[in-house]
Amino acid sequence: MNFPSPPYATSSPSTSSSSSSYSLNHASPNFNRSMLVPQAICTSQKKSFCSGAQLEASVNSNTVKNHLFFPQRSEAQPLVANQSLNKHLFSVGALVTPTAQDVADTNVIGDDKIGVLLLNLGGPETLDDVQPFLFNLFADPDIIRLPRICRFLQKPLAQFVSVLRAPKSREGYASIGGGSPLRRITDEQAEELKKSLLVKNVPAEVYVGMRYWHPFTEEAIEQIKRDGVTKLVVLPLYPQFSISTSGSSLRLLESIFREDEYLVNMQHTVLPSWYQREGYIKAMSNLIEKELKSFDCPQEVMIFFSAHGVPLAYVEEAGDPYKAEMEECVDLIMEELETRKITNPFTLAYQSRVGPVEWLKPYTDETIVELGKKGVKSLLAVPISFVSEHIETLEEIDVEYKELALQSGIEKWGRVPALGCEPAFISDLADAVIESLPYVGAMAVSNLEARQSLVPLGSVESLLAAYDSQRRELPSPVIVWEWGWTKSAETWNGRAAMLAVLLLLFFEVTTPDSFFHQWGILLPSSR
Ligand SMILES: C=CC1=C(C)c2cc3[nH]c(cc4nc(cc5[nH]c(cc1n2)c(C)c5CCC(=O)O)C(CCC(=O)O)=C4C)c(C)c3C=C
Ligand SMILES: [Fe+2]
Repeated sequence: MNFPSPPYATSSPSTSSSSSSYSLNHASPNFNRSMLVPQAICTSQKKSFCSGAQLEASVNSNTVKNHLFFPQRSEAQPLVANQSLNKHLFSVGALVTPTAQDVADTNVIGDDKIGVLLLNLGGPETLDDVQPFLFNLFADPDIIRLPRICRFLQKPLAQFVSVLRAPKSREGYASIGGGSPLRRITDEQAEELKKSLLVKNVPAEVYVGMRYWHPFTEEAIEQIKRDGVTKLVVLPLYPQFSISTSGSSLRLLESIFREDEYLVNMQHTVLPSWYQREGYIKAMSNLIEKELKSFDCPQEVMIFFSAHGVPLAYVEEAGDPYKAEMEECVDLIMEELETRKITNPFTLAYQSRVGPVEWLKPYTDETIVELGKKGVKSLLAVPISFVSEHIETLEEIDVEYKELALQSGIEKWGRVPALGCEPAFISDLADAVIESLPYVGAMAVSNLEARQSLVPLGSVESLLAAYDSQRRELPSPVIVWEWGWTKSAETWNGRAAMLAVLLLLFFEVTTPDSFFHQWGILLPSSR
């Protein structure tokens, strides 16, 4: 079989998750949390305490937050604490973040050649691409998280799982036209972003770097170097951060940067998540408002946010902020709708689970059935974790979930389109890029530690010197072993058993004298 050279072939071994430092945050030893405490903490649970001013602050200061705080959790710090800290940073940022207009009016650009790198997942363009695409996906240690001592199994396991998954996946892609629309849509978004930046007086080249299919991130980086970009803004096209999406792409990027003298010296900055930006929230609200009008009784429609799930362990063990960011995002959209006198009931559920482990709940399919039982008659599905149409909107939501809803007693079904190239959304992305420019710095400016992080130190340092030493590592997927009948031991026993079964299956399928072959369950290979 002919695989495209997977991204792993060209990147350093440090794509492995636990070894690479992953911090975007540098907190100093004299970091004083109290000075950052805001008037009120605006969490998704405490929606009613969120004043307009605070919301403004959190929205406008996104850039600063991103430079200072990569929302991850260490064992010692519960996620809740991080969330609060996150909010504190918003407030500080609100005092200093210039608007896109301010930035465009100043001479931040000068003689620089500005580049924007859009990071995305990538998708198979033909049905023949499906299995090698899945191989790249499952070979990512941020997608299948093996204990470090089992890392040598990553690629054989990826091969096995991708072969197993390919028929189902291929069927899905066949039903949406024979391939993923992701490359086309992301290219269009890049083109529109470039135009929008130009209109705002910021000439820039926009590049697309996919994680699991063409154009691979490595290809984009080569082009960036050829073009002589001097300032780069890295923008993952996922509104909310997850270890499995933006995290994985940034980890790869970091390993590429660290190995390359040109890149180490190139000024750059990263916007790891931007779900709380006013422009994004308004653009999503516009789409929902418009789609609600297509129902006979718009006010009775259940607004059903459906996000791509992640395994529960990502959130509960590794501290992935994905769930918290998702919930906050939904709350912000509902608050915006409320200002437009739209007060529909709403709910959030998680779709697209893969494999035998527990994923974030509630699951979309189960929730749809429950809503049907409760007598909900009209439902508007809102894909919330991704900004382009893709297999999970076009097939899973539009076909599978719609059918399930109608079978469950829901009579009226609607679906909000993905943002794609919505002008308000693209314009806000352009603003996000422009607002980040004053904070662009070089990895190599400061010291060895700076080289290990995607955080631009120079400009951030002067803003909030308070945060310049503590490094937050992306939590290792290896949870420390605990003896006894503990939750961790149970998890790892389960994983070990699963691994053993998978390996057994792998050898059964690949060995001609195996049990399955002897009993005629598998046909003998042509060898
Ligand atoms: C925020 C978005 C996404 C998260 C989080 C995410 C996590 C995640 N995904 C898988 C497994 C698969 N994902 C697949 C396709 C796919 N995933 C996303 C987004 C997120 N994934 C998108 C946009 C797409 C579709 C791309 C396209 O071609 O249109 C697939 C392949 C399709 C299929 O077979 O269902 C798999 C497999 C895991 C395991 C995971 C978290 C660990
Ligand atoms: Fe996925």
